[in-house]
This record gives sequence, C-alpha cells and structure tokens, in this order.
Amino acid sequence: MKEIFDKDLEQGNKLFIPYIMAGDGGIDQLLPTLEFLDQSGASAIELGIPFSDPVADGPTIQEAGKRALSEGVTLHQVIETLKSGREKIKAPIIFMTYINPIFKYGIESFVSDIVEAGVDGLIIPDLPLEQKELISESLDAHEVALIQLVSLTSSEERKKEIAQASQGFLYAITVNGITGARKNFEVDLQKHFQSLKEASKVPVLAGFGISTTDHVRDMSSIGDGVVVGSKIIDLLQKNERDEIQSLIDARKTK
Ligand SMILES: O=P(O)(O)OC[C@@H](O)[C@@H](O)c1c[nH]c2ccccc12
Repeated sequence: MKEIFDKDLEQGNKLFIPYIMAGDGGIDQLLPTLEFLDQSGASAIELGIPFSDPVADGPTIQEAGKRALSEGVTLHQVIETLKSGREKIKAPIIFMTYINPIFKYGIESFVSDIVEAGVDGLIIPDLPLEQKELISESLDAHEVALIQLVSLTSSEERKKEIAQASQGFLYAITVNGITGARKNFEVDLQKHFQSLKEASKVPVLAGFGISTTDHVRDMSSIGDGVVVGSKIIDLLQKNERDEIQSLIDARKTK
C-alpha cells in the first residue's frame, strides 16, 4: 500500500479512496465495480462487508448494506469472489468490517483467508485501540495494515496516540456524526489536520460527508487525500460513471 500511495503523492496528487458495499447489486457486480474504480485511478478501494447492525453507517450505506444482505451476500462469498479476480486489480484493497463478523468467522481463519484473497488493509470501526491486540499480531505477521479512525472529539493526547498507532493511513473523521453526503462542514479542520499530520507516520485522509468535487479539493488540500462512500454508492447505483471520474480527478493538484 505504501508504494502505491507514495507514487500518487510524489506525482503531486492527493489520495482518493472510494468506499463501496460488497455485494450491493449482487455479488456478480463486485469484480466489475472494483475494476472500474481501479481503472478510474482510485489510490485504494475500501470494501464494506454487509452487516446487520452497523454503528457508524448513515442511511445510504445502511441501505446498500441491506440490499447486499437481501442478495444473501456473506463474508465468505466476498473473500472467495475477491480471491478469484484479485490479480486484475492494481489498487490496494481495504476491508471495512465490524468486529462481530470477524469473531464469527474466527480470527485466525479470517486473517489467513483475507491474506490469500489479497487484502492489504483493514478498518474495524468498533475495535478500540486498547483491544487491537486481538487481531493486530496476526495482521502484522502478514503485513496487513490496521487503519485507525480518529474523531474530532478526541483529546489532543488521544488523537496523538491513535495517529501514531495507525498503519497504512490515518482515517480522520471530518464530522461529529454518521456517514453520508452533506452540503458543508461545520468545524474548521485546518488545525485538526495539522496536528494529526505532525503525529502520524502515514498519510492522513479525510472521510465522512465528502460528496462534491469542491469538497474533494478542499479536504485534499488540508490533508493527504479523501475517502468517499455514500456519494460513490449513489453514483454507482445511477450508473453515473463520468461523475465518479470527476470526483476522483478532483484530487489531482496539477
Ligand atoms: O459515506 P461517506 O460520508 O462518504 O463516508 C465514508 C464512509 O461511508 C466509509 O468509509 C465507511 C462506511 N462505513 C463506515 C463505518 C465507520 C467508518 C467509515 C465507514
């Protein structure tokens, strides 16, 4: 993941990570969608695993999750499907899943299966830093990055701790709330990002609410790039692929 990110950043670009829900539109859509995002220039792709009880997901992501669950999509199926087509996709793949499905799968088998499927990183929103040892040792052994989320409300001390512990990139949440497209952002994020960048060894990406090319430009300029979920899911559903390309291109500085 580091080489790919460095290459993007050295070219003067910021990073762009689209989020999609695995199995939205049927499991058959997974590989074609990953290939499309890869070819459109995604720096990495965040792949959500559908789950019945999400915590931080806003309405768009929840609906996408429900659609995937009603298609009968399972974690095993997502891993198998990814494995069958992984070599066609250049971009690093990051799984976003809550801890419960991992427990159910079995931690050791989960790690060895995702490694075999070519997964490069993991985001587990409900796994606190203090509990990361549950899985981090096996992940480290296979060089799978455990990406940390940092919220706006954490104390300076806590922010620093999380920033230092994050691998792959640091996911800086830009709002006090849940995921979902929005019009604007309330807080001045400049200082927040400044201190995160000072503490972090990895790129700092902004995520939550980013939904226009202006947002992508603004957020990219204060950090190292962006994660966009709800807007991407919405555009994929409407098959507005040119709009997705414009969003991805908006992180280019030249
Ligand atoms: O949808 P948004 O507002 O563009 O935000 C990205 C977000 O959806 C994605 O990264 C994500 C989906 N579910 C999550 C749970 C926790 C943290 C992050 C996520």
